[in-house]
Amino acid sequence: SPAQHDQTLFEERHLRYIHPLGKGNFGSVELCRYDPLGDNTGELVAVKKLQPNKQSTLEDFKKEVKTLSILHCDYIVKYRGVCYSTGRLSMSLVMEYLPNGSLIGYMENNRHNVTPRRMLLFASQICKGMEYLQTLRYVHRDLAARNILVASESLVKIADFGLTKVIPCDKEYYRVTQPGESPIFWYAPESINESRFSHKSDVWSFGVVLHELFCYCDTNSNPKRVRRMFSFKHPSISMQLANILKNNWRLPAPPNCQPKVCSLYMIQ
Ligand SMILES: CCc1cc(O)ccc1-c1ccc2c(C(=O)Nc3ccc(C)nc3)n[nH]c2c1
Repeated sequence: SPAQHDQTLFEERHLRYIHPLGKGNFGSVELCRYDPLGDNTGELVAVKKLQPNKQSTLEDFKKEVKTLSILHCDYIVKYRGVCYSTGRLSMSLVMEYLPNGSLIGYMENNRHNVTPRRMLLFASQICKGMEYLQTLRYVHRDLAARNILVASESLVKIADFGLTKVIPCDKEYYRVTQPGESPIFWYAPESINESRFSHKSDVWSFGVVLHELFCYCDTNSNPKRVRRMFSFKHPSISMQLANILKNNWRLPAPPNCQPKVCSLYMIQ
C-alpha cells in the first residue's frame, strides 16, 4: 500500500516514548525512538503531540505540518513526518532530534569554549535560515534563542514554527487577530503596537537573538529582564515597553562585548 512507502507516516505502535524534551516553549515535545524492527536500532526523533485546545486546533496543527513539510534548509530543523493516533482523533508532529538542545542551555553549559567567532558563525547560520524562510514569504514571529537548536558545536538550526505565518502575496506584513501569549520582549514596535509581523519584524527579533548570543544567553541579561524596569501597575507592560522603545531605549550592550561587535550593536 502507498502508506508502506510513505516515509513521512509514522505508525504509533513503533514510536517508543523515551522522555520529555520541550518544557512549555515547544508545547509538549517528547524524545521517542521510531523502532519498527523492535531492536532499538531505530532513529531518535522529537515528537510534538497535539492536544486541540483553545490555543491550537487540529487545523492550526495541520498548517504547521504543511509549513514544515516544504522547508528544506541546512539551518532549519528537518521535518520527518506525522503520526496519527488510533482512530485519527489526534496527531503528532515528528521532527529530527537535535541532541544538544536549545541555544539557551548550550550557551549556559559551554560558556567557556564558545568564542565570539563561534557566536558569529551561529548568527550567520540563523541569518541563512531566516533568509531561506523569507524567500518562501514565511514570517517566523517567534525567533528567539530558546527556539534555536544546537545540532553540533558548529551548527545551529531554527526550530518551532508553531507561530509561523505566510505573508499574503498582495501585502508586506501579516496582522495577527488573536495574539496568544506574546513574547513581547522579542517583538518589534509595530508588532507590539499593531500586531503587525513582517520580515522586518523578524529582523528585529534576530537583533534580540544577537543580544542573547553575546550575553551567553545569561538569564541576568535576558530580554525578559526589561520587565524589572516596569511598574506592575498600569499601563500594561507592552504599553510601557512600546513607550521606552519609542523614546529610543534599546537593550544595553552585552557586558565585555568586543569593540567591533559593539560598533555593530550601535547601528541597531
Ligand atoms: C517537535 C517540536 C518541533 C516543532 C517544530 O515546528 C520545529 C521543531 C521542533 C523541535 C523541538 C525540539 C526539538 C529537539 C530537542 O528539544 N532536543 C533536545 C536535546 C537535548 C536536550 C537537553 N534538550 C532538547 N530536538 N529536535 C526538536 C525539534
